[in-house]
Amino acid sequence: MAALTTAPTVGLSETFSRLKLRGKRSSVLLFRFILSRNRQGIESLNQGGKYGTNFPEEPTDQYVAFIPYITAGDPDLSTTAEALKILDSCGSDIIELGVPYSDPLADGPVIQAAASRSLARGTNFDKIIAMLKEVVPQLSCPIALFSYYNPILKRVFGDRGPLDLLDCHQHRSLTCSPGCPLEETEILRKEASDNNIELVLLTTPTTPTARMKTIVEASEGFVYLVSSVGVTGARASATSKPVAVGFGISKPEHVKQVAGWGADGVIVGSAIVKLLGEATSPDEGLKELEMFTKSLKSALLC
Ligand SMILES: O=P(O)(O)OC[C@@H](O)[C@@H](O)c1c[nH]c2ccccc12
Repeated sequence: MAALTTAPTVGLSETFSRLKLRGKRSSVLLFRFILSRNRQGIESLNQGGKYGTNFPEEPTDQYVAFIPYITAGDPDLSTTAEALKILDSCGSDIIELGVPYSDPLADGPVIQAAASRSLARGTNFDKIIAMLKEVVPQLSCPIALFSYYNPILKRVFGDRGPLDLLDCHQHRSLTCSPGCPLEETEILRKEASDNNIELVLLTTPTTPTARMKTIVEASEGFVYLVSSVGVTGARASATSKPVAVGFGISKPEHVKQVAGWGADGVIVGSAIVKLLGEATSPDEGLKELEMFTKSLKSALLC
């Protein structure tokens, strides 16, 4: 994910540092809580019950980042530009902007469909960057481009380097989708650090501890924790780095629950992409986006 910070001096790490000043608990609690939640879920399944019915709500006294995800160019790039402004004005702390890709193996059907629609309209990196150059100065939160590894690799090691890709502001970050094994990011990490780019990596509760530690150490800006169901957790490594949780979060109550686990950030993608991509018109989609975003954000404020 290539984060183009909207304020020239604020990157992802800085954003979380500022949020941290508002009070938060350590993400150690988060890893422990998700693992115990998964173990409880499996026990419940083994006893013939349902998974995920009675997880305890953790009280939360922390400021948690709200991080929405949308697919660039779906339904079109001018609507994406408006959506970014709405998401920002509704209190998003970071916005994930997906670069549509032809082989979105890590995405579910909603985001795959959005990528297909966007590609069919001719969306590409150049057009996304051109749109961001217009919009980013109007926003108050960092925008993070979420990209599969191939398009980034092709661009960075093609005839134009990351500076061209991300030349909108001083700070940038890249997050590679799960399709990109840690070892493959070595070269990109070098390029990223040479160009003041924060490289954000993803991990899951099932990632073996040693590997999770390496991912967490290598990740910059924040660690993306893919919240997965039905797993017996490897003992997760604790980290002082911000941990944002995504996958399967689609309602205000989900947002509140994940915040209660101790997450530093909550990521919502498909539910937002669905309402934007399936609205009767772009304007209708933007209206629904504003209402839905406010409902999700309000879950973090009470
Ligand atoms: O869509 P969900 O279940 O709300 O989860 C966010 C996720 O879609 C977003 O962060 C994302 C979009 N594409 C991805 C690929 C891999 C991991 C995460 C993502």
